[in-house]
Amino acid sequence: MSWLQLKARIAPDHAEILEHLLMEEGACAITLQDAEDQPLFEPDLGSTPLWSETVLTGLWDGTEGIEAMRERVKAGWAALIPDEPCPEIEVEILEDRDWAREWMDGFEPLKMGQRLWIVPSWHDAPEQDAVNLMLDPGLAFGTGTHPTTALCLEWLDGLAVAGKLAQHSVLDFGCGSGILAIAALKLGAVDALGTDIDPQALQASRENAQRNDVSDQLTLCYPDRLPDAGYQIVVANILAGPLVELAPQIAGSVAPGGLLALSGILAPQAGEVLDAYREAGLIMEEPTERDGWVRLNGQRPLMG
Ligand SMILES: C[S@@+](CC[C@H](N)C(=O)[O-])C[C@H]1O[C@@H](n2cnc3c(N)ncnc32)[C@H](O)[C@@H]1O
Repeated sequence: MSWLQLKARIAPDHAEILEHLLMEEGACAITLQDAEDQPLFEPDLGSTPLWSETVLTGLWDGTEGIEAMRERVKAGWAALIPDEPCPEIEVEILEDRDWAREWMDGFEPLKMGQRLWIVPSWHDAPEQDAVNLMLDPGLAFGTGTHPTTALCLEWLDGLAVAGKLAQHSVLDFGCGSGILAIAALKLGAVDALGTDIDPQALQASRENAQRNDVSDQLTLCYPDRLPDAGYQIVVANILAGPLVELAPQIAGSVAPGGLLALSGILAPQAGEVLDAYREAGLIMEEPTERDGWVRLNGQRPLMG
């Protein structure tokens, strides 16, 4: 059997309109993906979209009437938002293959540091007695494949190996899929709090915590509901702009003697983030770099 695929690059704000039009044409599946695996560097504080463009793909079984369908979608677009040009819609005929299998093959277990593995559900854990976090790609950011996440996971693993995580409380600021909070719990933290402005992130974190049997130890909330508390371990993988703006709040959540890791920072942005957190009272270390991204570590002094 052959399949028909329509694909368009579209601004995230307009993706829902095109999705609606393709549904009306009887698409049997519609997927939305970030056009780049590269977040916008400086979104406004409080704005959810991290990516500049979305790739929307619709799939039909059978290849009849392609051109007529494309014209109807364009007409539907013009009727709904006449001032906005309809995005270019690519048409492709796909010969039958095991698409699900091919998609899954793109995600392999990843080792982070010495003991931690991120394992998709369709794989066996490569090391049974390692710390295995079961996690599938989903709507929220955080599968471990991005260097910003990997830098934080390796930090958490290193803390656990050094005996600095067990029995501590962790704050995961910008939790996305919940990957960092859940990793911290599986590595021995006593409890964790994950916060994010995106409801899909809180939902994904909840589901991922359940799959990893750590729901009882993970609390989730929006940032405006964060308790006024100090944490021994704070991790925030958000992007440089929000990290600078949130410096008083994030630095303020590090307990005396507590440790902080900041990620989502491009190497040239490290200086301004370091300045903001030093000003907020933390002792900051030099950056750790991976593929142009850096992680910054800090500590709140015990006194003063
Ligand atoms: C790059 S993702 C990191 C996800 C995950 N922690 C990881 O390391 O892979 C950044 C997350 O921060 C969230 N975010 C952005 N601005 C925020 C803010 N001001 N407060 C809390 N979360 C925010 C986004 O919704 C997104 O889920």
